[in-house]
Amino acid sequence: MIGGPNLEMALQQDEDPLIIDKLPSDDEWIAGNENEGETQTEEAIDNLDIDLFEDGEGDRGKETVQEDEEEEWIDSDFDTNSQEFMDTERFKLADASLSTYTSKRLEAYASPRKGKTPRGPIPPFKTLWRLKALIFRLQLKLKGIPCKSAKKKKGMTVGFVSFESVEQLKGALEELEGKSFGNKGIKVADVKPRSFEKKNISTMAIPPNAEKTDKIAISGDVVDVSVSSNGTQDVDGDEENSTLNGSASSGKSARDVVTPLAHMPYSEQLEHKKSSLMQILKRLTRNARKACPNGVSLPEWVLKSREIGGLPCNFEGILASPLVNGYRNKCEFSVGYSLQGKITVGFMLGNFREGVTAVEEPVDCPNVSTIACKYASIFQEFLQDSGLPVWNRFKNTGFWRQLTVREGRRPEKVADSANSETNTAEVMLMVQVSTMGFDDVLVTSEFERLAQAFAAGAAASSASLPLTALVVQDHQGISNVAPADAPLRSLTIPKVEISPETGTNILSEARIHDYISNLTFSISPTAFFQVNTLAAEKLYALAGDWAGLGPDTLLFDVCCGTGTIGLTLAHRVGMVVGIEMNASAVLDAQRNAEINGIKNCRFVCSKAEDVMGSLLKEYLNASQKQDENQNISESGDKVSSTAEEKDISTDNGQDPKGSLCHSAENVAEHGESSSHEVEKVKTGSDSLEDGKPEPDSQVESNCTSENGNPSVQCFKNVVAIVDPPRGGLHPTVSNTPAVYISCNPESLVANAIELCTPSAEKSEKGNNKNRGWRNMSAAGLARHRAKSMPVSEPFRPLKSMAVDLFPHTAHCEMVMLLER
Ligand SMILES: C[S@@+](CC[C@H](N)C(=O)[O-])C[C@H]1O[C@@H](n2cnc3c(N)ncnc32)[C@H](O)[C@@H]1O
Repeated sequence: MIGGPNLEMALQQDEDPLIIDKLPSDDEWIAGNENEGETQTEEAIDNLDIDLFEDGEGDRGKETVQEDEEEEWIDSDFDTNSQEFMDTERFKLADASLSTYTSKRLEAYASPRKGKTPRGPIPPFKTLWRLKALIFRLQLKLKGIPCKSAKKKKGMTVGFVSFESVEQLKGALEELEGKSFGNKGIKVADVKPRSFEKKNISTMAIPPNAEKTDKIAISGDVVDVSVSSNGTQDVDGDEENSTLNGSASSGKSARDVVTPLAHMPYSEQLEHKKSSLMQILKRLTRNARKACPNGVSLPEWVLKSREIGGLPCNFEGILASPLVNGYRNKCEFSVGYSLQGKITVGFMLGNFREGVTAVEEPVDCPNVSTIACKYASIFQEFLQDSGLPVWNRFKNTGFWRQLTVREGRRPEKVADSANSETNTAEVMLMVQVSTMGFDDVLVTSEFERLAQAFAAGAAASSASLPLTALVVQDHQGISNVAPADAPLRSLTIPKVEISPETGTNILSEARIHDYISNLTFSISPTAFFQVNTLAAEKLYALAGDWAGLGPDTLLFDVCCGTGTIGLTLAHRVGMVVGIEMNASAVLDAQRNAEINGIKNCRFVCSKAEDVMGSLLKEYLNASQKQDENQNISESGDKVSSTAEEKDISTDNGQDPKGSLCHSAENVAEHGESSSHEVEKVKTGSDSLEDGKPEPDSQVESNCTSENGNPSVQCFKNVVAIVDPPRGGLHPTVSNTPAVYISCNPESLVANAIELCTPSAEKSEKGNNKNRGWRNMSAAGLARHRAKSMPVSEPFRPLKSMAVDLFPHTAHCEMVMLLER
């Protein structure tokens, strides 16, 4: 349970601990509650999901903290508008703990350190941290106002607060009057309006500036408005009237927002990405140095980094995308209103959190295919006179939300041609709607009209557009990102066959196919598939080359999605075990193994962190059993102990001898065959959910040997290719040598810090203060992970390389080889 005795007392003393009489002064924050346990406080704050910056304890590097801080965001996830959230216990506890936390941290910073030079003035990041606290307090004071975030730019820290009314805003101004942080004044200014500006802004920025100032300047025509995360809503809350948008003031187009590098020649884009990635890699070295516990030698790779300009390992450059324009095989178009107030299907001009909701057509976005643009335009046309409303992001009401266009190419190699219309053989459309509260009859009739509109539009196109499947996803949530189990419904389109038994669509039609390394991949509506197929092929080949594969290799494809990595590399290894938490992706993977006649793959539906250890153990046991069998047959003696009794496995489930086996027995233990699972899908009725394995269940497709003999196969080495989602993965997943792939270099760096740094517990039991390295954007994530890292030998980064899967954008995939 979070919270110590004092915290409980505080809750008892005051029925509503959120109400504070006056904004505490800086000193009062520092005074805090002396007796509160630090860990509990940290936990409380962790649970609130606020990234707070710490005092740099354990900082052993030469770099200044500021260096790491310059581009940092503190994401305050308490920018929720809901009273519900404010009432949560964790919110209250975190609040009560905040002053203690500040106190402890500042105290720790100021206290003399044995054998070390005294610290200078509190570094600038303290200011950021305190600003966070100020916003937090202000939020509490004004009960329920949404506070956005604090950002540290060069020499300036800025926070944003939004208000529901002029009164609230005035109240905040009074509270802030004369307040300062240490020797820094607070400047209160009007936020440069970003959305529906001028007529309805009620936002201010509070930059506790490096320049000393206590000037308060706030202006703006504030009216009684409903709230958005940045005070950006129109008077009556009707989105369609609120067409003045921040993006208009900044003059940004959909092209600028979606493809910010499109103005550069492609070679320049690659150079640009290369140098940003090198900076990120250097940050890994710096932070790993800080993360290294006192008294523990720095890992050799950190020491050697000086020889390669601070890089953690060799960076071997960036591989270009074979296709630079129109490469996306999947586009998600938002439904909303344009700056001119027209119902539009396209891209949002900014972040909803920043109050931007205007949607513009995907004009001149070079990463989008012509087919995707055409379907967006057909849908937009349809929506102009639909009987159902488009989704309103402020009110969370409406019906039509999003269109996803997924394309499957022809099997031939098409790298030299950028014309998606001739390369695309199949198209799947998924329309996201929110049906709650709408009349079923009306909804059904609108769906019929929609299917007709798409079919007619596709046929009318100059080169008629493929239309393979049309699916509706029903999602009520606030963001358009629907959970994996959001209900799907397949709509009849002229080309879809009708099942003779059920009279409904054959569900297997709701999928398309694409081709990688001469293999066919079947893709269901919500399954992950790399958006740039040809560049993905390069990525997988690189990962395979670095993984050191051979016939004796057991390859773990961690976060395998539809099985693409494992299946394309299956012919180079003894066996592939794919792990994936999305049940329909696992079914796709099984189906893909079957379509391609690949038999040495097994797919497990679970969170990787939950099963990786046991899977390794399972293969170890098989190895042990085989050794025993060999002993029996060789000596004729009976072996008495079992593998478990001998406990040959290490804590992390690794094979101490580096040899693993897989037997037919393993296959039998794990049940159903892939074909059985695929059958389930085929016999499903109208719901695409049918045939899905239970979440977290161990649905697997197992194979034994190439010829199907129940022979035992031995593996001399085990390697993992880990391809996690943007946020990274629990680091304990990677116990084996790993090729780590990431579409988010920041999370790769966070994971690599955890994996490649010696554990504190090993030599400094109980020391949990060496977390200076967490001053990075993935800090919150890393903090959680660091706590649960087992004591183990750290990995070392051996080499890294990028593959550009996303030309014209700032993103790319990063590959890093980690070894022990
Ligand atoms: C970036 S995709 C990679 C998929 C696949 N490797 C590919 O290239 O197509 C990440 C995948 O990880 C899955 N995933 C996310 N968290 C996971 C976890 N904790 N354990 C297993 N799979 C996870 C997601 O469902 C998604 O399919």
